Amino acid sequence: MSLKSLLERNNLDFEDSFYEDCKIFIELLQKWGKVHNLSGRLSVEDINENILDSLYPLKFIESFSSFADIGTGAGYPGLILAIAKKDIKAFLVEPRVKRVAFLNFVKASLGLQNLTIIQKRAEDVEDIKVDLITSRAVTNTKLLLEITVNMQKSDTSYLFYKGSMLESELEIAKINNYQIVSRNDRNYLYIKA
Ligand SMILES: C[S@@+](CC[C@H](N)C(=O)[O-])C[C@H]1O[C@@H](n2cnc3c(N)ncnc32)[C@H](O)[C@@H]1O
Repeated sequence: MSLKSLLERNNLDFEDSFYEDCKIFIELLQKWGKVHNLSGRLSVEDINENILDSLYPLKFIESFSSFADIGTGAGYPGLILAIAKKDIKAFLVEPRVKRVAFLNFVKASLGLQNLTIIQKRAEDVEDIKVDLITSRAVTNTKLLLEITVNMQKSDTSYLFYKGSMLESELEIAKINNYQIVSRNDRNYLYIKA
């Protein structure tokens, strides 16, 4: 199934330019991924599924003007969100050199002016404040909230892409005012400001 069909089946609709950018992203990830071990799964089907996973929460989260993605790795979800939402200021926080080199290469190839890539660990970022903090497959909810404290404002929301171990994480993190949206074995944890 094409990426467009996959996203449309999930009621996600984007302009043609988004799909052109994704085509370039996929080609670059397949090329760089093999050489630099950027991402485990490099078939088009797996990458398309990761793109869907990155974008799915746009169906239910409130609008935002800026976001920081913690531990973007090869691009999920932050780079994909930045490609889909070019009017939003995007920060990708990733400490590993080869992953940052790849993200910078995609940024230059697609001319993504809304995107800033920060080669640091989240806990060392001091100079940005954002509306939304996202993260997938980096660490638990409690720790994510702690290591992003410098990026938080009074009205920052959080979107964490989680698997099945969410309940115990929520107890430990002691959070209120959240929403969980599930899709297959994925739980999207949305903590509203
Ligand atoms: C398992 S990968 C997940 C990558 C991507 N988010 C995904 O879902 O495919 C975890 C990433 O988090 C990064 N990372 C680990 N600790 C971090 C921290 N304290 N701050 C920012 N990034 C971190 C790692 O370098 C790695 O690229």
